Amino acid sequence: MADELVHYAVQRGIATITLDSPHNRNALSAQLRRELRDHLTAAIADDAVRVVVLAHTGTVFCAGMDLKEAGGASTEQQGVNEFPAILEQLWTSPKPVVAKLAGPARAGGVGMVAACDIAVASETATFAFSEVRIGVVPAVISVTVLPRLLPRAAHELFLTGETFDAERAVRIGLINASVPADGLDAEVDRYTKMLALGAPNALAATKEMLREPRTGDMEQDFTDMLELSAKHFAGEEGQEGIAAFVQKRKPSWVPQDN
Ligand SMILES: CC(C)(COP(=O)([O-])OP(=O)([O-])OC[C@H]1O[C@@H](n2cnc3c(N)ncnc32)[C@H](O)[C@@H]1OP(=O)([O-])[O-])[C@@H](O)C(=O)NCCC(=O)NCCSC(=O)C[C@@](C)(O)CC(=O)[O-]
Repeated sequence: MADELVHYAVQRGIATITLDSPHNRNALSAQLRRELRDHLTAAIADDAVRVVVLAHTGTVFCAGMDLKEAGGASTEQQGVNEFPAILEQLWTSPKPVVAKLAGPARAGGVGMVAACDIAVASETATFAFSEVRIGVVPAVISVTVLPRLLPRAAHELFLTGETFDAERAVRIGLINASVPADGLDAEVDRYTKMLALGAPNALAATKEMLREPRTGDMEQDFTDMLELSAKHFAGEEGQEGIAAFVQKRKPSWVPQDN
């Protein structure tokens, strides 16, 4: 059996999914995509998992689609058709997903970063939508990237394929924070601890709310949101959270050591 290219570990409610194919810079080969999908499915289904961290070994987070496998194959054969399922899992996961980048991301790799809720990178990480430079199009990833980027930035970065640094990635809203390499673990821990303070159903509903476009009819939007709000105030979590606040204690979903 081939060695695993993606590892999965759950500790104290945090599922860490680690891309481990450094020889090809964690490129999205068929095997890596299959394993990544399976681990995301497991994390999403496991009630004990509160937050997912997408991490990597080696110097590069992800170099995008595997170009050696893809070379000369049709879209169908190379499995690009399967990649949207991974982006969708990241985007719609009811648990918050944090991307942890100690190094660069390219093309499809940046699409995954954009699909995560939070992204933290070492300040030496770089990014590029390099697709046009190899004659392909950032089409699939545009679904997760465009809602994160201003149209100006998207036009410039998609069309030039230029490499940009972590500071610029923060400025344009592609990632949340860029930190010195030796501070990466601590910054990701800080985010996962904050995310574990949120109630699981409330987080899932908030993610869904952030994804759903409003109708554009303000009255209708307020009616819909009032309904959502009322449901959560009256729900088990809402009642527990409010009681915990009044009684000056931690709500039941907060880990004891948080
Ligand atoms: C990532 C850096 C900056 C690291 O830069 P580096 O650390 O200097 O590494 P390197 O460039 O020396 O590469 C090291 C090894 O990794 C391999 N490698 C590296 N990348 C890939 C890859 N993608 N697929 C397969 N193999 C790859 C590369 O071929 C080499 O293998 P070796 O020569 O030792 O046998 C650099 O390697 C690089 O620029 N890679 C190419 C990135 C790229 O152009 N990606 C485009 C992917 S297309 C895509 O994702 C399409 C999609 C999904 O967006 C379409 C859509 O949205 O519709």
